[in-house]
Amino acid sequence: MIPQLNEGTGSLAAGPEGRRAPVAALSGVTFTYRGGRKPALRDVNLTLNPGEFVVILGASGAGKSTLCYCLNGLIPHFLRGHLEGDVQVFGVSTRGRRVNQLAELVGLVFQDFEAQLFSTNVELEVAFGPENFGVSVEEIRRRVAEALATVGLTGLERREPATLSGGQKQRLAIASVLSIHPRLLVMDEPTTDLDPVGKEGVFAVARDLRARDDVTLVIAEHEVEEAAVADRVVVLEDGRVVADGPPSEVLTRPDWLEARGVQPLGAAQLLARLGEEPALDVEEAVRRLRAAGWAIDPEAYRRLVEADARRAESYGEPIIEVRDLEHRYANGLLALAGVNLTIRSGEFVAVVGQNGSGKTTLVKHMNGLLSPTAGEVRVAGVSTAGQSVLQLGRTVGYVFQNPDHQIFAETVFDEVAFGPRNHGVTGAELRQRVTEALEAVGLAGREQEDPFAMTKGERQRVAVASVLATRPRVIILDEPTTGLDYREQRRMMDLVRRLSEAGHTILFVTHTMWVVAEYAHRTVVVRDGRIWMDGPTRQVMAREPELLEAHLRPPQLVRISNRLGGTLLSLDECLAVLRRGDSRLAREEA
Ligand SMILES: Nc1ncnc2c1ncn2[C@@H]1O[C@H](COP(=O)(O)OP(=O)(O)OP(=O)(O)O)[C@@H](O)[C@H]1O
Ligand SMILES: Nc1ncnc2c1ncn2[C@@H]1O[C@H](COP(=O)(O)OP(=O)(O)OP(=O)(O)O)[C@@H](O)[C@H]1O
Repeated sequence: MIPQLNEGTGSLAAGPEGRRAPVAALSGVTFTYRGGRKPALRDVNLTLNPGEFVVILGASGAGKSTLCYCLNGLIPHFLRGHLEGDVQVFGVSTRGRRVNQLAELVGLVFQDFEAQLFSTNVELEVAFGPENFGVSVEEIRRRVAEALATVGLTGLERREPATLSGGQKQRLAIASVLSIHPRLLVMDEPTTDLDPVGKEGVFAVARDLRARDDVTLVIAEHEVEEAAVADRVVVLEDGRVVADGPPSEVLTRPDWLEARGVQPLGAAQLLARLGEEPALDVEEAVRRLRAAGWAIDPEAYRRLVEADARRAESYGEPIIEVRDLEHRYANGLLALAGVNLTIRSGEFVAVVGQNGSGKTTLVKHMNGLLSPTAGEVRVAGVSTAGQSVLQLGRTVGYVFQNPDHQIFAETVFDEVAFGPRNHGVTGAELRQRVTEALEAVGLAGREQEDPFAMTKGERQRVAVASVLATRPRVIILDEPTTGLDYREQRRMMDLVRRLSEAGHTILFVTHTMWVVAEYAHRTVVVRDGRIWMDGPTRQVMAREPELLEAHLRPPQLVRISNRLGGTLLSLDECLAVLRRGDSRLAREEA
């Protein structure tokens, strides 16, 4: 059976296959984009063996996408620049092959998957590739059904891609490449918008393809927990390969990875800090900790729980009240039903849930982007019915999932000034607000730059600044860390935390569970258009089986602590609460 994106499997992969001719070989590859100031890849030597599963890690701009483009021939055929060295794919230099010849052998799921989708319905999108390569109608039908089942989109065949949720679109992009049955499958950050179980599922699908069809896989990623199942992990830094080895070698160096802008693996990081031998997975980490006598100090843990309770008492009056909310889209789909939720002033809330569960639909009701088809939403005591987005915008600021859906002005200043100008703010007051907002997001002095020439992380911060400039009491962020690397994710969330501390009420939608654990005070889980769980983050993260039913999984550190009998949400909490007792006693207890 093919595993599906919704079913992660936990076992480790077997080793690479031996000595057959390599699937791809880069030798001495240096590539500089036309107009680029420095090479995007520098002297890269890399061999991919048949059936191997390789994960590429690296900070934003390290060269991951460029490497992917070298494998499918976009470089040198479409993306112009200077290529030195040679890229051989299935024994032939990519210089000597046409891109459409390569396209049948090498499938690429683009990082910007929305740009990849162009058909009028889901089925046609997935059929397009095989149709292009002259596959028989019957076989196409079979492949479409298989690819949609693999990514969990069965039943949505006739849906227009534009009406899919973010994660559903990403699943569709993956399916439309799977249906080509490529021999080398390259996925450039394919899990950014997937729910946690879906992320794990991509890696399970990858492993299965390799085992079943001897497909070779390359996945460029920012998320490190899943990478542990690969055969090899390659780390890029500033265009160079700085590590290439099995996960047990590369992922067990947390500080080294962090210094390269890569997220350290939770289990490895915790054990390293405690002076224990590193581990890659939760079970191994728990065994090591127990054997060495580490346990949760009940007194220190009680203090954490008490601090949670004190914080919960400090919130102000209800600022968003959702009552019996229902939303039915024009195509008849019931996306929300019977949703009740109260957010108090000063809260810091994460909204999580499976792809398509209704998170974006829910938060779009809070600033009037969507109107209830039944029920009511009140903001600061007043029903949203009859209020315009502009009116609501004074109280509720909304940062879109994709900053490029929001940004339109030619300079950072005009972008950030747009909101307050709309509310009639001008002159010195306007300049003051823009300066203040840019200072808050760390972009002071960049007023005259073109936002579209900035990095994704910077554009994301411009988008936040443009919301801040209207000084809303509530800030809603739809997946604020998507597509950002580890350092940028931290910088963004530290900014959001500062906004929370400055008194803004924060509500953010996310799939990144370590971000939820470390930052959110309260976690709301949406499942099938309803609220499935809702409570202080520590309490929600303790309930792993129920989270799993909603396709969610706490990050490694939380799962490790849950097994030790308490729920710890960050490395700092672990270091503050874990104590080394008598290891003999601890072993007996275990
Ligand atoms: N079309 C282009 N023209 C000029 N420079 C480019 C182009 N595309 C990428 N670059 C530059 O090449 C370098 C490598 O970029 P690349 O997109 O390969 O990195 P990445 O590791 O995939 O980053 P991310 O995680 O942000 O996707 C960066 O310095 C980037 O600014
Ligand atoms: N414009 C639309 N027309 C019809 N159906 C829609 C539309 N937008 C969303 N949907 C459907 O409504 C449901 C909820 O979508 P929503 O975008 O709220 O999910 P989500 O939880 O935010 O998902 P994701 O995690 O993938 O971003 C999904 O089944 C989606 O396909």
